[in-house]
Amino acid sequence: MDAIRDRTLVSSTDLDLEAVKRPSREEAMEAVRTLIAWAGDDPRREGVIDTPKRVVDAYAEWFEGYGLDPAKELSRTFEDVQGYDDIVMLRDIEVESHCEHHMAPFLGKAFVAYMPTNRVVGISKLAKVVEIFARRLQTQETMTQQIADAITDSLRPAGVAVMIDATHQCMTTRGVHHRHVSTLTTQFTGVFKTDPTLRQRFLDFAKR
Ligand SMILES: Nc1nc2c(ncn2[C@@H]2O[C@H](COP(=O)(O)OP(=O)(O)OP(=O)(O)O)[C@@H](O)[C@H]2O)c(=O)[nH]1
Ligand SMILES: [Zn+2]
Repeated sequence: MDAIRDRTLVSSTDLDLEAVKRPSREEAMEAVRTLIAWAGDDPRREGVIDTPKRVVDAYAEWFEGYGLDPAKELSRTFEDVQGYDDIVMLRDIEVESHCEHHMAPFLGKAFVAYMPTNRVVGISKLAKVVEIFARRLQTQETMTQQIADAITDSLRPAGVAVMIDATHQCMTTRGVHHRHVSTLTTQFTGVFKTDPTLRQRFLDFAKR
């Protein structure tokens, strides 16, 4: 909860968090009671009496990314890479996010690679950056680009490649009800943009 209340940074987005009046926890729970009633149920019913508290706690987890700083995660780098000069790539990073249009989950996998110049970052930090952006409301396209931007800004690598493959529940469980559609987004910068062979290697690695 405090992570959301004390939101510190939203880099590479246009959010002006200072201008947003944060509701209190009680106000947020009241909003959930309103939604329960809107759904047609009785918010005073025993089975749902604690639901507003649970939903607000769940929101604190799902949206904790507003209080986390991707640049901070990427700030510790290692320069002694002993001549390593090829792709660093993480495959199958779990993505659990919510689309900004419906606040419905979209779930999938991210593939993140960069071509180091003289420094590398701890590999877990790349997965953490994906998680920070996933735990905000946005589109899949924005999230893909934000991950690439954060890595570029912090590491100044020769290039970054990001791919996300995700299923949006706003189109599988409602709306058009296309249950098996997944959405693929990619963002390539630097050498991944200019060198088709390198880009193809990234795509081949992702397929394995
Ligand atoms: N580009 C993009 N679109 C998304 C994403 N998540 C959800 N959407 C789409 O956002 C659109 C919102 O369209 P609207 O017509 O404003 O809303 P809607 O009436 O609820 O649309 P439907 O989902 O088609 O019922 C829908 O087409 C969703 O499929 C995303 O990450 N990227
Ligand atoms: Zn949606």
